[in-house]
Amino acid sequence: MGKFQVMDHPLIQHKLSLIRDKNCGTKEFREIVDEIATLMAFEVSRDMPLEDVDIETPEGIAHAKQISGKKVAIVPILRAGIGMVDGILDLIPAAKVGHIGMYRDEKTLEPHEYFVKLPSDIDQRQIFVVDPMLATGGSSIMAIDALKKRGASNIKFVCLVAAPEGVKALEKAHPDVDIYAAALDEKLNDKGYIVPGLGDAGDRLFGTK
Ligand SMILES: O=P(O)(O)OC[C@H]1O[C@H](OP(=O)(O)OP(=O)(O)O)[C@H](O)[C@@H]1O
Ligand SMILES: O=c1cc[nH]c(=O)[nH]1
Ligand SMILES: [Mg+2]
Repeated sequence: MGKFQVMDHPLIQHKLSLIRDKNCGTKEFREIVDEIATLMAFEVSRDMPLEDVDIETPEGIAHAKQISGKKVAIVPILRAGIGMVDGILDLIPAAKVGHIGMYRDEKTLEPHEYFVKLPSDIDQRQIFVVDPMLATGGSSIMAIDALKKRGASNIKFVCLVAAPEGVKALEKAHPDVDIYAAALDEKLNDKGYIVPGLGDAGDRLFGTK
């Protein structure tokens, strides 16, 4: 069973509080999501494999380490997932980036896929699927379905705010996927928004609505 981990680093918690504030404007919201994504990438990449390597330094030979194993792909769930990409690339600049477009039907909350573009070697990569919000789980479940259909298998899901319902649904649908969040909130309201949450992440990131 994949693990579910809430990252309690003080800087992540502090910055998340800033963007929860309804008075946090678009520019600041975007900047802080970027900062949180970098901090979360630091934690999520903690188990990346290393291999031994001998490096010639100006003073001798260093028996050193380098990242080994699978290369990384970041896959944002459009639109809001886009806001987390650059912050992760700051730490893992060689990562490739795929895109999966999804929107939730406002009435049924059903996810609808409208775009998929992935690196050709996605089946060989360690994949970080990123989306600020894990509400019913519909979007993340469908996005991971789309990845698995294309041969992907090493998948982690990284979000900022998760609802218990979404965690449960994602764990059930994809028990192999580790889930990382900056907060586990209380519940979903009747519109499928996370309470207390931070509102509509895509609209807050891109100033739409
Ligand atoms: O877990 P779920 O119930 O599927 O809800 C989570 C999804 O809802 C929001 O996307 P939205 O559909 O608002 O599109 P946007 O990202 O383009 O704003 C959010 O960005 C997640 O992708
Ligand atoms: O609270 C929520 C739930 C789904 N999508 C969002 O952007 N926010
Ligand atoms: Mg979205």
